Amino acid sequence: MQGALEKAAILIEALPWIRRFRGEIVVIKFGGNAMVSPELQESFAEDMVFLRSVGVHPVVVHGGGPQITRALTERGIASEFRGGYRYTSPQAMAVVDEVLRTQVNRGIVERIAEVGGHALGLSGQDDRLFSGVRRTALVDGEEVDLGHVGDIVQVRPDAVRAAVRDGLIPVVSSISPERGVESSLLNVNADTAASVLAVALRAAKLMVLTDVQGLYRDWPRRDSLVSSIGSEELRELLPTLESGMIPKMSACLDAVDGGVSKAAIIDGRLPHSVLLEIFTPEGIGTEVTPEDNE
Ligand SMILES: Nc1ncnc2c1ncn2[C@@H]1O[C@H](COP(=O)(O)OP(=O)(O)O)[C@@H](O)[C@H]1O
Ligand SMILES: CC(=O)N[C@@H](CCC(=O)OP(=O)(O)O)C(=O)O
Repeated sequence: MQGALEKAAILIEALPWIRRFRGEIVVIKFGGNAMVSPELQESFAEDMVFLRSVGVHPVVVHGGGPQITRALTERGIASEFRGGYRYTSPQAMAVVDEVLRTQVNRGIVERIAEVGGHALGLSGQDDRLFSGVRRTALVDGEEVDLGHVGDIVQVRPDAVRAAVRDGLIPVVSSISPERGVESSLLNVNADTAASVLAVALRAAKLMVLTDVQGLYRDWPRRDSLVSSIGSEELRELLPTLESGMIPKMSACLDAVDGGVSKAAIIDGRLPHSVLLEIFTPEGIGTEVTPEDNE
């Protein structure tokens, strides 16, 4: 009996959060390091189907960094990161496109179907969803070339909205056509793509799954985990952060600056991390809010 009462209490605890997010779009970035085992892929797919079943509209944007690195190595292409972004030659771009669209995207769509959901795989090329321009990175104050790496400058979210209306879970690859350049593709950091899409969709929340508990103010000191940070404080902290965290925290900051009410970095190695973050009052990981909460 005690066990049954505890289960009821857990369900009731979720009620205000279900009401808060019902009918809203939530963008979830599923990082390559958070999809490392079949069990984690399955629990992620279950979370997406759960959200959809209680009336929340999940939109997935996925990464696949480790999977891309593996495929490039197999083809004898070395991976080099500059300021947190993969230097992407034309040859590497073809591999990035293939891995993200045919391997990672299809895998997530299939996992969702296996647990009873209906997902639609999309990429920036589909229905001109994204349009991008090339970007560089700053390394030690110097501007460096990144090849076929870009930022999204225009989003046409009609196809994503239509899928949501049809009860589907859109699963989006972070590839963008290059604006004004025929058949040229750009490799977009998936955190950045998720943020841009969240703003365009006026999402209620952006969640970024990764392989750490959250943002550490003084990385790698374990006692420096940040549970909540305001946008102004994050803006000041940003220049002090290291490689992988720069696009991630910039993505959260751009999302809240762009009108998304909340962004969160959560530990994707924890099964059902999305449900824990969205449906429990304390949440998990690091939450970014629009105002400075100091
Ligand atoms: N301040 C920080 N807080 C948390 N993680 C950090 C920090 N600085 C660097 N990192 C590193 O960033 C990594 C996450 O970035 P990344 O590997 O790009 O993730 P993903 O593949 O999920 O996009 C963590 O595993 C950690 O090693
Ligand atoms: C420009 C750039 O760096 N693009 C990323 C795109 C994939 C990604 O972001 O994957 P994760 O989220 O798993 O890291 C890359 O090539 O690795």
